[in-house]
Amino acid sequence: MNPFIIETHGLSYSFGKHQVLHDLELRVPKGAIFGFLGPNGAGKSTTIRILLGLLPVPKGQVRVHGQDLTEHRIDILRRTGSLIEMPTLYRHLSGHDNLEMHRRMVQAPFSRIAEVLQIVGLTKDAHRKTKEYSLGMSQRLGIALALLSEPELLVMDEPTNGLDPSGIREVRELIVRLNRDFGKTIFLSSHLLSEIEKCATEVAIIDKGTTLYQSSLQQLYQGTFQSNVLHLETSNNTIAHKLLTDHAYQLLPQQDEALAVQVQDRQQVAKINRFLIVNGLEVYRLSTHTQNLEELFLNITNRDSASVTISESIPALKP
Ligand SMILES: Nc1ncnc2c1ncn2[C@@H]1O[C@H](COP(=O)(O)OP(=O)(O)OP(=O)(O)O)[C@@H](O)[C@H]1O
Repeated sequence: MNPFIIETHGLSYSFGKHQVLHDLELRVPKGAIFGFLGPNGAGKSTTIRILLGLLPVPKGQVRVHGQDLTEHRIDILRRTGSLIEMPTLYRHLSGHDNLEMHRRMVQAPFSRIAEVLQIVGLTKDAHRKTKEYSLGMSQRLGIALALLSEPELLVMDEPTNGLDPSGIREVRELIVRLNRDFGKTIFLSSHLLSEIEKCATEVAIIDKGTTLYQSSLQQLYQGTFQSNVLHLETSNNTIAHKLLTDHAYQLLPQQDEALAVQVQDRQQVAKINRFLIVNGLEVYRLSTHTQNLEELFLNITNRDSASVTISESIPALKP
């Protein structure tokens, strides 16, 4: 059985002469909450618009639900719910009536309205006009609209954009529940790395239209991009920097006076200490620190992408 609900292989896309996706590789496992991360302009929205059939697939292969997107667009879209930033609601109508309008379009049974209201926690507010809804409630109604057709996959572009902290929490908890209790696979793009960190099971980091990294969140912390960082201050950080880079240590962008070096374990900390002392430097401070997702993200997107070998960790796409 194919374990992936979305697969892109060699996906490229240009707006006129401006190429924004370059051989993008993604594998979204069934049942995941997939965090799709990247700095501004990385190509996240373009990818999502392609996945939702809003832009054509000009080059490369995109499979969703195991089917080729170009050949089976309608069937794929029937099985995919989406929420692109804020939902378009009829503000003068109630939540229930917004759902009813959409239900007729997707030809879902009338009983589905009560079900989706229950899932998103809006049963009590169903008959209030949506202009009275908070942003968090509007967003949950947007998710209810996407759920009407009982999709297996939900694609959301920045669903917490513009929400206050309580709205962000409401939407995050709903995403986790949809995944855990209803088995939905969720593809989620966000700038809010801390949000992704709280709910995603798998992450992909893209930049300049190329996948830099994809793995489970757990592997991201433990794996290729070591999450332990050694901060150190010496009597001459310029010389220390040169010595360490000459000896193939990975220096990270500095946040203060101290140098930041990626380390694998405690033994390496002791080795660096000895190495600097032997080379005539005084070591004033040595402290280790575990990076959070935001730091890892900055770390990965600041690298020369040519030096990143992420695609090796992604299995090849079957024809
Ligand atoms: N309709 C368009 N016409 C021309 N260029 C576009 C169009 N839409 C997006 N772009 C360009 O494509 C690149 C990728 O944009 P995209 O919106 O996919 O990035 P993003 O990762 O979603 O960024 P953000 O997080 O800022 O939304 C950017 O350089 C953007 O300017």
